[in-house]
Amino acid sequence: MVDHIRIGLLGCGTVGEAFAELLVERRAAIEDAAGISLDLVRIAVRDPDKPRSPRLDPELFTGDALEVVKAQDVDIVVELIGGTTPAGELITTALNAGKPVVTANKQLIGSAGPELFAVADRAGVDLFFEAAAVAAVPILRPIRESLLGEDVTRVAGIVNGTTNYMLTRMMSDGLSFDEALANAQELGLAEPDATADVQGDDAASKLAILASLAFNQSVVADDVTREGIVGLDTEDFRLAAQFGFDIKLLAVAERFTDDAGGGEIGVQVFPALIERDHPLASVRDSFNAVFITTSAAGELMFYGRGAGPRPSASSILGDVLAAADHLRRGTHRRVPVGPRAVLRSTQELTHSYYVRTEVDEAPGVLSQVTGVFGRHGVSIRKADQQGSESQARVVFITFPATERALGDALGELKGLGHVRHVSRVLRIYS
Ligand SMILES: NC(=O)C1=CN([C@@H]2O[C@H](COP(=O)(O)OP(=O)(O)OC[C@H]3O[C@@H](n4cnc5c(N)ncnc54)[C@H](OP(=O)(O)O)[C@@H]3O)[C@@H](O)[C@H]2O)C=CC1
Ligand SMILES: N[C@@H](CC=O)C(=O)O
Repeated sequence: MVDHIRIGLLGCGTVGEAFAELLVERRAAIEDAAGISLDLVRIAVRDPDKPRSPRLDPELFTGDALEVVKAQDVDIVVELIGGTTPAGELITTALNAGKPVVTANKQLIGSAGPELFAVADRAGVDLFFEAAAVAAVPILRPIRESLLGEDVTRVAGIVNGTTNYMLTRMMSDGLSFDEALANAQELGLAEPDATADVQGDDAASKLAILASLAFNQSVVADDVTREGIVGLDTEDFRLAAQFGFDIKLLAVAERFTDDAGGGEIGVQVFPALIERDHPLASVRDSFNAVFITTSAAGELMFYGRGAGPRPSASSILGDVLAAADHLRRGTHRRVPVGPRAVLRSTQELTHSYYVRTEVDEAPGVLSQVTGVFGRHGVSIRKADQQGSESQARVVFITFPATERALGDALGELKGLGHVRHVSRVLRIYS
C-alpha cells in the first residue's frame, strides 16, 4: 500500500528549488523504497511571476505563504524562506495546525529553537531541521537518537561551507577574499546575506543548535562568542604555512564539569591555526567535519558537504520522509529542551596562540616582548623574527594560556616603546 503525503513548500530559491527538483526526481524511487508517495502540491514564493525551473509545474506557485500553511491539502510544511520573519510565524502556524514542519533555517532555530520545540511538542507534531547544521551530513538525528543516552563533553569542528571553501581557495590558489566569496556565492554555498558566513554568525547559529542537542541544555546563537574570517590576509596564510599550519574557521562547544556536578559550557567560533596533520586540516572546499566526544563512545567524526543546494536538499528530503513516516504511524519525536545553559566566560577558556607583531628592529626588543608575555603567565613556545633594518615582524607561538592572560599581555605590549602594533592574534587548535 502506498501512503500519499502532500508537501507545501515555502520558498523556492537556491535551496528550495533544489529540494523541489530532487523531490520530483526521486519520487518514484521513494515510493518503491518507503511506500510513501511525496506529492509537491503548493509552492509559496515572494514573486510568483519570476521564471522557475521547467521541471516544476507553474500552477503550484503562489505569493501567499500563509495560504499554503493553512491549506487543507497540505500535510507537511517545508520552510526554505530563511530568516526569522515571517518564517517563525509561518512555522508556528503550521505546527499549531497540527502539521509537521521541516526547515533548514539555522538562524531561526539557533535563536528561537527552544520556543518552537515547545510549540511542536504541545501540538504533538515533528519539527525537523537536519539541514540547519552541516547541511548534507546526518548529525542532528544521531545526536538526538543514537547519542541520547550518552554523556557528550565536546562538539568541535568546521560547520560553515562558505568560509571553508574560501579559506581553501585563498590558501591554496591565492584567491583574494572577494574573489573567493564571489565563487562561493556562485556555487550557492553562501547565505542570502553572506556577511552571516564571513562574520561567523552562521557558524554560531549552528553551534548553538549542536550544543543544545548534544548537552541537553538550551543554548542560543547570542551565547556564542564569534570572530569571522574578515581581515585575514595573504601574509597570515604565508606565515601559517611557514609554521606548518592551515587556517580554518572552527566552532567549539565544551562542557566543563565542576566538583559539585554542575557544568558550565563554553561556545566559541573563531579562525584558528591548525597543524597540517590534524584531520580537520584535510577538510577542504565546502566540506565540513565535526568531532563529537562522549564518555563511552570516545570520539566520533561526522564529515560531508556542509553547504550547497543539492547536498542541503538531500538532508531536507531525509527529514520529510521521516516526518511522513511518523505521520502515517500517528507518532512524532519531540526535541528535548534542557535547562538554560550556564556559560563559562571566554576569558577563562584556554588556548595556544599565534601573535603577529611589527616591532622596531632595536636591540633587545624580542626579549622585552617575551618578558611581557612571561609576566602574564603566557609562555612562548617559538618566536620567529623576519625583517629589514628598521622594522621587523615577530611571530610568537605560545603555550596554552587563558584568554584573560593573553589579553592582559597584549594590553601591556601595546604600550611598549618599540612595538609598532600587534597585527594578528589567532588561536591554535590541536
Ligand atoms: N545555501 C545553502 O547551502 C544552505 C542554506 N540553508 C538555509 O536554507 C534557507 C534558504 O536559503 P536560500 O535558498 O539560499 O535562500 P534564497 O534567498 O535563495 O531563497 C528564499 C526563497 O524564499 C522566498 N521568499 C522570500 N520571502 C518570502 C515570503 N515572505 N513568502 C514566500 N516566499 C518568500 C523567495 O522568493 P523569490 O524566489 O520569489 O525571491 C525565495 O524563493 C535559509 O534558511 C538558509 O539558511 C541551509 C543549509 C544550506
Ligand atoms: N551558508 C552556509 C550554508 C549551509 O548551511 C554555509 O556556507 O555553511
